[in-house]
Amino acid sequence: MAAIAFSDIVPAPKALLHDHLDGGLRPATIIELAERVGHELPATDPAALGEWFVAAADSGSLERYLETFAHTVAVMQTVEGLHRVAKECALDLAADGVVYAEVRYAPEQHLERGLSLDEVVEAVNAGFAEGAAEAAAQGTPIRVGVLLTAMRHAARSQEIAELSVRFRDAGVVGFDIAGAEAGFPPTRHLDAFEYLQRENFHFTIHAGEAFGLPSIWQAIQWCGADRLGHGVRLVDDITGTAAGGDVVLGRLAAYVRDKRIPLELCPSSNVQTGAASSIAEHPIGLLHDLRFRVTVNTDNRLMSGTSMSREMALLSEAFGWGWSDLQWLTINAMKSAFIPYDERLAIINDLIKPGYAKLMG
Ligand SMILES: O=c1[nH]cnc2c1ncn2[C@@H]1O[C@H](CO)[C@@H](O)[C@H]1O
Ligand SMILES: [Zn+2]
Repeated sequence: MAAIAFSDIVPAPKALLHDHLDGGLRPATIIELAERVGHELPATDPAALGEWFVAAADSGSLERYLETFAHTVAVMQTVEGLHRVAKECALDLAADGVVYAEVRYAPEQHLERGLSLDEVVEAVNAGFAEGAAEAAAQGTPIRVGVLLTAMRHAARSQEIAELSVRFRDAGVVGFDIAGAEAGFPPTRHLDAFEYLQRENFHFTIHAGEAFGLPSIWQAIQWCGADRLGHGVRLVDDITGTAAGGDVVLGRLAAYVRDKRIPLELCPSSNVQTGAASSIAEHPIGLLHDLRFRVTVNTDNRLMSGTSMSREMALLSEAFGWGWSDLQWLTINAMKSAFIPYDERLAIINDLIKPGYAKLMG
């Protein structure tokens, strides 16, 4: 079957669970904001700056990939900068046909110019609200839920978990930890996760991206993660995948599949950090065939020069996936979202299913 073209995927309703606010800025916005705060950039032309981010992130290592965030975080230190970046994020996702998005960022990284944690969250929430209202007026409605991230090398996870719960009725729908994975296991933040469980709150954990099975196992069995950020190395617990081999799931992989634990897979990002060697060889193909709860995500649109529609087009081309696969991925994401069950169902039944029914003719 012919691959579905990018331009045909854009109008399809899509759901996104893993997108970093500080990884999705418009290059032109970075340049304008950097001038205002006196931050020096590696390029001052929008196209060249966009190319710089993709090339620098194309490093083969998560640690070097993460270094590029210094230039986005630097321009997100004021109410004005945070508000604008959040507003444009909602507009850009909506223009790409994303109807539901969970966008994450680490408030502790935005305190360099004197803002408090609460002021950071308020500025971002206001930006998302304005962007969503503008998108709706333009005929491309989007719902944005916020995830607050704590940096795994730092020691503020309890504080950020409490911040998340404080804003749970004001746009924040979940919590996450991110940053360099090797050397910083999820159990370092066990207190925060146990607190969140006692609060009946939701969280995902970046695990199984730059480090393997122990990180995934801890995230699920020690910390109680609802979802796995990436989780791609789970394939290390699946054997016999070469042609003709009998596929055998190890205990952890079987548990993840049986419990329908969602995998927030981010194909292009994984190729850049070396977690996968190419899109065609990305474990998402196998995980899809084995019917794990697979979702497709952008991770960092700026660093990967990508969008939800582009990720789906790449997968359609690499694996021959058609509309029913794209619908399956979208419904998987929506089922795994952190908003209430009735609201998830409404988006599935009122937007996603009718949208794909129309596309499938
Ligand atoms: O794929 C990833 N793996 C781990 N950490 C990440 C990834 N993408 C971004 N960040 C980290 O999350 C912070 C908050 O958004 C970013 O500043 C970056 O350091
Ligand atoms: Zn991520």
